[in-house]
Amino acid sequence: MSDKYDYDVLYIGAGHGTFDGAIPLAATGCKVAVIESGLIGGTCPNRGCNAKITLDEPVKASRELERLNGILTGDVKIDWTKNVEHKQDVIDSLPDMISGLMKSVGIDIISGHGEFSDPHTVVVNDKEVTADKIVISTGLRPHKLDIQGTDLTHDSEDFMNMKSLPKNVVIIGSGYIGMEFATIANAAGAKVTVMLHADKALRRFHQPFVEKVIADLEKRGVTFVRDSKVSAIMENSSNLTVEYGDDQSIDTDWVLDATGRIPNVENVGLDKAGVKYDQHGVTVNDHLQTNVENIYASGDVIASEQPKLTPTALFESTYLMELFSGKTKDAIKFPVIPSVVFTSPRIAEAGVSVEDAEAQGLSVTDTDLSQDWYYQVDKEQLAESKQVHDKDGKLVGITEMSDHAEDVINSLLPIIELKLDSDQIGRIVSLFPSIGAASFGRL
Ligand SMILES: Cc1cc2nc3c(=O)[nH]c(=O)nc-3n(C[C@H](O)[C@H](O)[C@H](O)COP(=O)(O)OP(=O)(O)OC[C@H]3O[C@@H](n4cnc5c(N)ncnc54)[C@H](O)[C@@H]3O)c2cc1C
Ligand SMILES: NC(=O)c1ccc[n+]([C@@H]2O[C@H](COP(=O)([O-])OP(=O)(O)OC[C@H]3O[C@@H](n4cnc5c(N)ncnc54)[C@H](O)[C@@H]3O)[C@@H](O)[C@H]2O)c1
Repeated sequence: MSDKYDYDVLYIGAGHGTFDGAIPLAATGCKVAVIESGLIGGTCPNRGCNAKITLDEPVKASRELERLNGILTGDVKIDWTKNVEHKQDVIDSLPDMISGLMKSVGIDIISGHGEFSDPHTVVVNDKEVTADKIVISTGLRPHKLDIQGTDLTHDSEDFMNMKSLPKNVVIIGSGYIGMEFATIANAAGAKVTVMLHADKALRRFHQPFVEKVIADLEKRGVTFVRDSKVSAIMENSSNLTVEYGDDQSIDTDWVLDATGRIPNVENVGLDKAGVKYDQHGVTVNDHLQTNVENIYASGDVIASEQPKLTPTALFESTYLMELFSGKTKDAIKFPVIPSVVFTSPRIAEAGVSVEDAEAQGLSVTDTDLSQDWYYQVDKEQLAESKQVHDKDGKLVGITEMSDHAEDVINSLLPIIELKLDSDQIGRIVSLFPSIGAASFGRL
């Protein structure tokens, strides 16, 4: 405990990059404060994962009903307004729940915008707060296209808060947000057009699976414009016109700019503290330490190759807790971080990708899951899995396209992360029948 400063550790930002580690750190007796300019919990609970997965639930359910049509009878429609209200009911209590956890271990929560004035001092609400160690955990914000009419576009948070669904929606960008929100808006009845930057969507995911998801969405009425080169958004008397390509245009009611997210490195006083950063985020070493000895960074704001996901932020903040509490001195050693895009079907993956496996000459097994009895229970047709095994026959990577994909990857993740051999895998018996049993059965 430091007498020289107000706090032992001060975090700027209250997302997963902070609270997953700050809470157990404070529980060890460390004096901790968190500065947050917006909602406690940050992006994931309030305008990211939790909000999005609630909006997706009726989409997932309606796909299942569609497959079981004839057995289940009657029309089902998604009521957009009710769905958004339900989402709000689910997430409304999360900031209070998270701040309650923080306060229960003695963390001081300071509402306001934090800005360094020197390496040990952050100014918030015109007051100086000092700390021995400071963690920059300020996350990302939506990128906005630098084109005429960019102010007429909306971001992912606006999308999830829309009280009614526009008839026509144009989505610029085909990454996670573009593809997930195209799925949700289409299922709820909007006419959706997705403008691709080049000719690929979800570039980091297995492209044959991505193309199957695109083909399915096309069958459902979504239009994909490849190499779109969107150049302007114009307002006309009744709606908007998106100009793209060589003199092409499309009329629409609503435009989502889903062209990525950029780090919150401005207006944090990083220059005053002498912290190095660039357009990709804050530069850190293998201890998540910046070039300034007492300043660290955690979560999305770090410039790194790790996926900008909640599991990454959670792991990093937990690592900093262990470092600050003296539990470790080692460099951070990232586990296999899985990822999933919540289209319907989902595409989820962990470990060595199919593309890397092929380049390294590793074996790749392709399984048509529509032939698996468990996937036939709810008539899943669009379901395929690719498993990568190393030269010793150990599972080192898996990617799956199916409506169960996130649960399959979660079930098999320990095998990849812990490098289990066949004897060890044989000791794991899953509940039956279950997706875990189905996935283990294919190993
Ligand atoms: C629409 C959407 C859907 C997503 N879905 C998923 C998903 O399904 N699965 C998944 O794993 N990830 C998902 N993500 C990503 C996930 O939300 C992030 O990886 C995660 O929230 C990162 O946590 P963080 O703490 O680094 O940043 P954030 O949660 O963004 O927290 C940063 C906080 O810092 C605050 N802040 C910034 N500057 C200052 C300042 N100067 N002073 C005080 N406070 C400041 C901000 O207000 C913010 O609350 C999604 C993201 C979005 C946008
Ligand atoms: N399921 C999940 O885990 C999940 C879901 C949503 C968001 N996220 C997180 O949020 C981050 C942001 O998501 P995102 O979808 O905004 O970013 P992204 O980086 O996944 O995708 C951005 C897309 O915009 C495209 N693009 C860029 N400039 C363009 C232009 N001028 N015209 C057309 N397209 C253009 C890119 O080619 C890319 O397809 C993700 O990186 C991820 O970390 C995760």
